[in-house]
Amino acid sequence: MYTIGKKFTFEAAHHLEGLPDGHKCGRVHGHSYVVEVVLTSSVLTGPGFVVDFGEFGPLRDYLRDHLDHQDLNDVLNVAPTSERLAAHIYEWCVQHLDLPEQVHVAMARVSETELTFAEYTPGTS
Ligand SMILES: Nc1nc2c(c(=O)[nH]1)N=C([C@H](O)[C@H](O)COP(=O)(O)OP(=O)(O)OP(=O)(O)O)CN2
Ligand SMILES: [Zn+2]
Repeated sequence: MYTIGKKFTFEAAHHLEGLPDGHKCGRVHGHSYVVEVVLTSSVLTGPGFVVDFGEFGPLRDYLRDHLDHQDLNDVLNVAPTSERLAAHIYEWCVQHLDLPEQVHVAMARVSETELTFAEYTPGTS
């Protein structure tokens, strides 16, 4: 199996509900988000690609146009935790990246800081 991935960054604000009183993440604050999406395929095409890295272009545009410098609480219809943002980006890729049949979106990872991350991978059941 071959694996490729691409990283993207965007800046956004959010706050999280349901935390204990005084939790710092209950207040509106911002992150320099890092997003990584991974594609897999058992075969290579063209010059030896899973797909051209350029096929990630629509995701770059989506992040720039819809998430960058936004309040994620206003943009997403779920609480903007790293986990839910990873799932949101995974589903967006499945629905919008124009990938060959043999290429699968394997994982989306979101980092709010250099020290943390959340990943979403599709369930197997
Ligand atoms: N499982 C998750 N836990 C937390 C999330 C999350 O998305 N998933 N998010 C937050 C907040 O967004 C917070 O802004 C980030 O928290 P944290 O990394 O703990 O903050 P710091 O970088 O300031 O880390 P310190 O170690 O406290 O300096 C919270 N938890
Ligand atoms: Zn946060």
